Amino acid sequence: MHVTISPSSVEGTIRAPPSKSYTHRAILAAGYADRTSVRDALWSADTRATARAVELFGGDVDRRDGGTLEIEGFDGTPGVPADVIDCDNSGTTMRLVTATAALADGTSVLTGDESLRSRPQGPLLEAITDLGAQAASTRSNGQAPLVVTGPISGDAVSIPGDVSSQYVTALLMAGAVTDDGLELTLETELKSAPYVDITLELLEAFGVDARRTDDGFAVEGGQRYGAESGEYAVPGDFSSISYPLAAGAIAGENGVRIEGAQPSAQGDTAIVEIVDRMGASVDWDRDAGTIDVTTGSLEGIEVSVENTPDLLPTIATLGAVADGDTRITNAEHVRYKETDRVSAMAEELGKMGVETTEEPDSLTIHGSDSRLEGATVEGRGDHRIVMTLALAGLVADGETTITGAEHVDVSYPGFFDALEGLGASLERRRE
Ligand SMILES: O=C(O)C1=C[C@@H](OP(=O)(O)O)[C@@H](O)[C@H](O)C1
Ligand SMILES: C=C(OP(=O)(O)O)C(=O)O
Repeated sequence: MHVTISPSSVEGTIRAPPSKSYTHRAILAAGYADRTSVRDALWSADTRATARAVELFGGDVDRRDGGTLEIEGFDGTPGVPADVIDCDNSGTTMRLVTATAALADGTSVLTGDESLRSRPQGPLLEAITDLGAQAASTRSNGQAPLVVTGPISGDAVSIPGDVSSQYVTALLMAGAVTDDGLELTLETELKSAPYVDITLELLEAFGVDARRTDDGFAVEGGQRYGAESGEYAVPGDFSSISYPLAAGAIAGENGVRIEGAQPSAQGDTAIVEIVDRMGASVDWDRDAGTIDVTTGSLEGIEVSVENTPDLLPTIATLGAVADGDTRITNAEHVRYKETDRVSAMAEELGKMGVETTEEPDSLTIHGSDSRLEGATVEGRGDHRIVMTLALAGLVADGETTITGAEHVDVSYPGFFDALEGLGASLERRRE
């Protein structure tokens, strides 16, 4: 699908979609448990991939009206999947499920789409091998397809922290149901650290004890997963909230209100402060879970995305609209996502007349008072690139067409409906 956006202002109220990160973990935790109702779950291409994996391990995921998932788990012992596990476009699914596969007494095969088959899995495969199971890339390049034969038996392992925090999440979630538990030692500093906080918060809600140690994390073995009263509710997604928030900051003269924005462990809540620092008017009522944002005259800032990699595309577009330089630092791990998002933003914003300077671990956007130029830009098969380029289209001169816009289904299936609901003028066309 191509989407063409015409310059528009936005106003009104929208509801945040549920968190993708919490939903993935809740579906898998419910898989490790007996029975759980996961309320307000995100049902998107990525979370469906995790649900399919839980079913292949012997669980059952039944979606009811109103967004509740009724999940029957495999109760701590995953069966050997009867088919290849297709993780589609979802890095979270592949990492979390690879560790689950390492618990099964047999062989699992995992694959995904072209983008996912180019992302790094090597450190997780090595950790699983060190724990006494077999885990390999079919092409011996640390990328999927992956073949994993469990079960793991060890109780201590070390892993780098600067490629993906999802390796840590995966091993903690699986480690809780091993006999001996796991001690994880980090070989490097941890990037994307708040995502492990999300994991610890979720594990606690499922009655599983895991903790930080001086040099990493630890989880006791022999634990049982079970949410209180068999229910778990997913909070709103701040990575997704970043798009309507940024839309309000650049094109919301009459204000945009976002509901469903309750505080949680998400590092991406940082977007509220970032938009505020750049000069928009923002008010987050944490008790009510509402954020009100109104356009201001935006100025460039320096911001590290060490803990918030998924915000880079949104900040890049804000920087393109702001006056002066916006320097996004500590961004090397943002190159290992659905696409290399540092280069993707430099190149696609470049098509709209924006000057940028790219370095291995940073992106500087040279914003200016002049408007962006409407252009045809590529979504690169990456939901976040599509969504942020749509925001740029709101304030460009002339029309902006984004190719591959259907990829929003990965994390925010209702994105274009939401943007239209706020008054954006857009047209969808089949390719
Ligand atoms: O655990 C998670 O839910 C995620 C962790 C982050 O990845 P990395 O830890 O690989 O940076 C983030 O980019 C991704 O969108 C979701
Ligand atoms: C990188 C992302 O997700 P994943 O790693 O699960 O593919 C994302 O949602 O931006």
